Amino acid sequence: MTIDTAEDAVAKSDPDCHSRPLPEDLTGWALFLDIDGTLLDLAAAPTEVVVPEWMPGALERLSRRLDGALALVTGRALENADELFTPHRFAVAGLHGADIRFASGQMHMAPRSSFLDPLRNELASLAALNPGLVLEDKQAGVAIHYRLAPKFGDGLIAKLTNFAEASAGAFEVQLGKMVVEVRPAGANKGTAVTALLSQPPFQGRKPLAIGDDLTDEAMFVVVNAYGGRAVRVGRPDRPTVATAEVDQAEDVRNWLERIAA
Ligand SMILES: O=P(O)(O)OC[C@H]1O[C@H](O[C@H]2O[C@H](CO)[C@@H](O)[C@H](O)[C@H]2O)[C@H](O)[C@@H](O)[C@@H]1O
Ligand SMILES: [Mg+2]
Repeated sequence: MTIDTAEDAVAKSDPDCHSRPLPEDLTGWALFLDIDGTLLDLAAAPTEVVVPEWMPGALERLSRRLDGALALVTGRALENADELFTPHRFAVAGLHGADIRFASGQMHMAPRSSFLDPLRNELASLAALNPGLVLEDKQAGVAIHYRLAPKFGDGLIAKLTNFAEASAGAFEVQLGKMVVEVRPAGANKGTAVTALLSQPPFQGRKPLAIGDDLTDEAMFVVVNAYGGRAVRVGRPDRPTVATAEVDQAEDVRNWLERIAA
């Protein structure tokens, strides 16, 4: 796999991707979809997101049309991604790529380490004392959200950074939108998309990845290397290796509803 620079990827990308970032005809494509900020609008807390009623069914129809080559690639825990789109289940990379369920049903789960327990307990106590903080336990990782208590952000980032540094390379810090977490080191959304692309029904298809956040850049690098298309949502003011952009999650939803009809 060749890793392109952002400039190389943009130069090599098909011109159509700027006028029409999201393709109307998905024949031969494989779809890698981020959830928060891409399919769903951000909400005050992880449990408060709204999944439009039509969406699980539309994803299912699209997945069937792609012979199953549709994966959710999310920072959320894998089981949590399933819950959001119940009753349908798709290939999923959860916990930023650390946990994978392939289209065949085969699972690759990161080890659950007791090294995380003291941090999880400490963050749970902090969240209990400060109702603005929301703990999200992802089993092999743990996140603390400060969207409703931004004053805690810097201190939490420092605390989790120290924890990761003391883990002798076992854990990494992942920053997100008003959230900081520690997750197992080594895996990311790029390694997960590479693994999914190595197996049917993704293998041999052209990858299209859509995401909005820092964690999505790793999968953008991979889809660029495979000659696919990386679409960033929300036009944030930071560099990206995405080759196309859309304004907001609503654009992704409108496209999805239309092409899945
Ligand atoms: O990779 P994603 O599917 O985009 O997941 C990234 C994180 O999304 C969630 O947190 C974010 O969305 C919440 C709901 O809108 C919001 O309250 C929070 O502030 C955002 O950071 C999710 O809870 C995390 O586990 C994901 O890592
Ligand atoms: Mg996202």
